[in-house]
Formats: sequence, structure tokens, C-alpha cells
Amino acid sequence: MGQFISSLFAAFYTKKMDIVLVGLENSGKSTLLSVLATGEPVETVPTIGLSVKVMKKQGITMKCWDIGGQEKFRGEWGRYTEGCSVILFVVDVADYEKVPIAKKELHKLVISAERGNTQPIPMLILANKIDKSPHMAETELIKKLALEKIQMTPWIVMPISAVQSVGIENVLDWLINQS
Ligand SMILES: Nc1nc2c(ncn2[C@@H]2O[C@H](COP(=O)(O)OP(=O)(O)OP(=O)(O)O)[C@@H](O)[C@H]2O)c(=O)[nH]1
Ligand SMILES: [Mg+2]
Repeated sequence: MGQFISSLFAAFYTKKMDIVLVGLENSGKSTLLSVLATGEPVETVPTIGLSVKVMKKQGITMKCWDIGGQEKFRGEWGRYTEGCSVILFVVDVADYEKVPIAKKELHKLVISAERGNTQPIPMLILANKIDKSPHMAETELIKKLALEKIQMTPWIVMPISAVQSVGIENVLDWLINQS
């Protein structure tokens, strides 16, 4: 009985978060998720549709929705942001060619998330692959993504390297602060 009550108590009082990971294909979402969950990058294959991973950090159960970034999957991004806790938008900062597409998709997603939710959902923009050279600096990325145009959604940019585990602690701290 005691066990039952404590399980019930845990079910009610455990903090839970739904984290939606989006960004163009090859930006590093699945690699980042592996590093966040286990501390180690893994060899990835392109995500087909989506993959879900649950991780527990400081007593918070984080359910991560890692959605494929290929063009055919991008139409689904908005649907997953409905009712989610936070959005992680991953950008490959070494890919100068694709950043205009990332900008277009990011703004489409912000419009859709602002329409589909009563409260704006905080967005963490991850400037990934800072280990590569050359790569866009944070201010350049902010300009190229036209982030100043975002009005309701709170956003922040963090430079990271998922494969080299750089900046990952900051990502985890941010997530924990949003719970
Ligand atoms: N140099 C470098 N390569 C990275 C980094 N993060 C990921 N990669 C590489 O980028 C490639 C794509 O990584 P994924 O994590 O599969 O990308 P994704 O965003 O999940 O791609 P989709 O599932 O197709 O949307 C892999 O070869 C990774 O090893 C990074 O920080 N630096
Ligand atoms: Mg993937």
C-alpha cells in the first residue's frame, strides 16, 4: 500500500517536460539528443519521421521529440509544438548555403506555434558545429535568421558543438530552468 501511495505521489509530483527538437536535416539534432541523454555522441542516420527519447535530469522527466529535418517532414513540425514545453531549433552554423532555408522554416514554425498555443513557447536556438571552420558567429546568425523580427516567442541563442560536447551543460541548465 505504501509503495502504491508513493508511486501515485511520484506520478503527480514528478516534473515533466515535452521538448521538441527541430531544424534542417544534418543540423545535428539526433547527435545533440544523444549527448544530452548519455553524454556521448553516437553515429546517426537521418531521422525518418520522428524518434522519441525520454531522459531524467535532476528529477525532471524530459520527453524529447526528435523530428526529421528533411523537407518532407517539415510540415509536421508545427503539429508537435502544440502543448510542448520548449522548442530546440538546431542550426548548422557552418552551412552558409542552407541558413536562408533555416530562417524561412524557423519563422514558419514561430508563426504556427504562436497560433497553436495560448502561451508563447520558449525557443532555444542552438548554433551547432562551432568546431567547424569557418562558421557563423552568434551575431551573424541572429542577423541571418532575422531573429529580431520575432515578437512574442522568447528566444535565446547558444553556441554548441554536439560532437565535441561543447556548451551542453548550458543547454541542460536552460532546460532545467524552464521546467
Ligand atoms: N563537425 C560536427 N559535426 C556534427 C556536429 N553535430 C552533428 N554533426 C554531424 O552532422 C551529421 C548529422 O547529424 P544528425 O544528428 O544525424 O542530424 P539531424 O539534424 O538529426 O538530421 P535529420 O535527422 O536528417 O534531420 C552527422 O554526421 C553528425 O556527426 C557537430 O557539433 N560538429
Ligand atoms: Mg536526426
